[in-house]
Amino acid sequence: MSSADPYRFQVNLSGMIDILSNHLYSSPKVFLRELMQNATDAITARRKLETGHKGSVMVELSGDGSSATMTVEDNGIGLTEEEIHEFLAMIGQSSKRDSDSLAAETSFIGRFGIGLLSCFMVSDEIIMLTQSAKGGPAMEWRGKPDGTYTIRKLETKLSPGTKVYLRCKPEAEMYFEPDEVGEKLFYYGALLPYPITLRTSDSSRVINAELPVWIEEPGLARSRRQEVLQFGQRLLGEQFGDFIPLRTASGRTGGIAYILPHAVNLNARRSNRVYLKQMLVSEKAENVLPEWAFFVKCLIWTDELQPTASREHFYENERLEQIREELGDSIRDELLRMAEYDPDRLQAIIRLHALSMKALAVEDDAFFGLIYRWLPFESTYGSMELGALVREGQKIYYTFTVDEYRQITHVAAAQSLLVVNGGYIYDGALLSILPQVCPEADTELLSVDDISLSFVELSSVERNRYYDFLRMADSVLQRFRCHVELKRFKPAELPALYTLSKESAALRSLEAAEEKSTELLSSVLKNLSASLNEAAYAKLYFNLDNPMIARIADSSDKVMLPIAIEMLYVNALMMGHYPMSREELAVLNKGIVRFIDWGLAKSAQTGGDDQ
Ligand SMILES: Nc1ncnc2c1ncn2[C@@H]1O[C@H](COP(=O)(O)OP(=O)(O)OP(=O)(O)O)[C@@H](O)[C@H]1O
Repeated sequence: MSSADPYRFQVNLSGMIDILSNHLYSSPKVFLRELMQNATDAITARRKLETGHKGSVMVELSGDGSSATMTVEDNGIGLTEEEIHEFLAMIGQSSKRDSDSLAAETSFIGRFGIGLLSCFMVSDEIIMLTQSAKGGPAMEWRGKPDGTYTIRKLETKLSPGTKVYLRCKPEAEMYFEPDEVGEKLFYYGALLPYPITLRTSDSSRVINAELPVWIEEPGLARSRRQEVLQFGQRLLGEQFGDFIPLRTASGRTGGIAYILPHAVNLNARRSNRVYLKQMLVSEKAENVLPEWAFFVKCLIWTDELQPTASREHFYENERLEQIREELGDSIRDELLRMAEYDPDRLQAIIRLHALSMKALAVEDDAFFGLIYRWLPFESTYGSMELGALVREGQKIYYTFTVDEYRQITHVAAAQSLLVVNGGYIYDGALLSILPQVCPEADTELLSVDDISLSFVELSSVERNRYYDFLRMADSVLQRFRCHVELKRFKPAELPALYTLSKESAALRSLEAAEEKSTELLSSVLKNLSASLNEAAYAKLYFNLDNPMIARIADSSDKVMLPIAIEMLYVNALMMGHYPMSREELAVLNKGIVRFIDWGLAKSAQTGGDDQ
């Protein structure tokens, strides 16, 4: 044989089934979804031939445990012998693709030609009896997971449709239990417009009662509050108290956004349920709503999105982008309406979901303008709504980081400065645009350096008096690259305030990284830190209004003074919530021990009555 001879790929079907079950599908239970989808598509195809045809699906269970069997029968289009050869004999071949592109829109849900294989996760054989509505004999197809199949013509004609027969394989018993099957049928098919009947040896019931009217016209949901809330609870398993109907302009996508009854984390996974052609295809669709809409859990129905093969996501294309925007607009418009006509309802939502509201406000000035007054912020006047902060009539200073806010907060509060913590996500950005949406608000970014402007300078007499103290303090903290200054400021209880310029903050984090890094990286970091200049010095302000500082500054104790200065330095770091370097921690530990020692010695001298 010459080296150019072509060979044909062989497909190891059992290997493929393993890939499907372990990597593509989230659980074997999805075989029921795939069967329901096929039945739905078959009914859609038949309705194209016979307008007005009434679809129905019958699921029948018999036997139990390892001898359980299931049949899923639809009265759809069925398959002719030729179609069986074309679509069932070749994996990846589907009768439902109008064009070659997998992402192109069709009136069907299926497109990949692999769904039926999922049945091998629960059964070692798939038997399909089918009668095409286009005529011809009834056919039987039997497929095995080893990739073999047989086809047989049946003697008698059947009524058009398809019946799939599965026999439970070991360890798949739970997927054949009547309760489990009933629950899953409702889960996947609650919105289907034709009846799904579940029949067991002793009962027969229609799983999906009448379709709610608000599925067609989501706006009607407003007047059927209880019904909509109960429907949400049954399908999503949570007790909701409020919802927002969703609808795109074309009317081809609609839904209900249930407002989560509890606060959610920004990173919580969005798990919206999306029904495609009224059949649940995706349980965890994350990309159908804008990022900011994480305060809702939605039921969405659409006939215009294209699912990926796993059905967990949808193709990210222009259509999806437009739908996402329009669904976002539905939510936003309702919130805006609430701001005007139902502020109590909106405030209840903001109380639970301030973060989500802030995320939207950052993107949308108009929305921010209407709701800013109810958004909570942390400030030196306590945790307050922005409207109340504006009503204070003062300039609103804000910081961009939590650290800065923490450093400033004591001093600012004592000086009755209104400072808002802009360090949490969205807060700084919102405060910077507040004057645009609320002209009477005056906001200004405050840096730690600015606050020192409110410090009172020493008199020249005082400067002379404390000159030596300052020189000695400066030299003690030289190794921490920190300059010392002596001022008077409020509150008097605060002995010292540590402040960092941008450069010194960068240097601190470089040094922290250096402590944890490898030798090579550490030398690179060393070079980097060497390149930072004088501005990289931090500042420690001692407060002469503080009685202890006043005493220390006057002290001539050459032994205790340097230790006291170092201790005040590490204490100021702690007050500002700065992580400490190894050397600073060592200073803290040594200092504590020396002070205890010193205290004990002093107490021994005075006979222990020194309180
Ligand atoms: N109940 C049914 N009635 C009629 N034809 C069916 C039925 N079930 C399966 N088929 C035929 O078998 C083909 C393969 O089905 P399968 O579920 O594997 O893939 P699909 O539905 O085309 O695509 P997908 O993998 O996206 O679900 C279908 O394209 C269809 O032609």
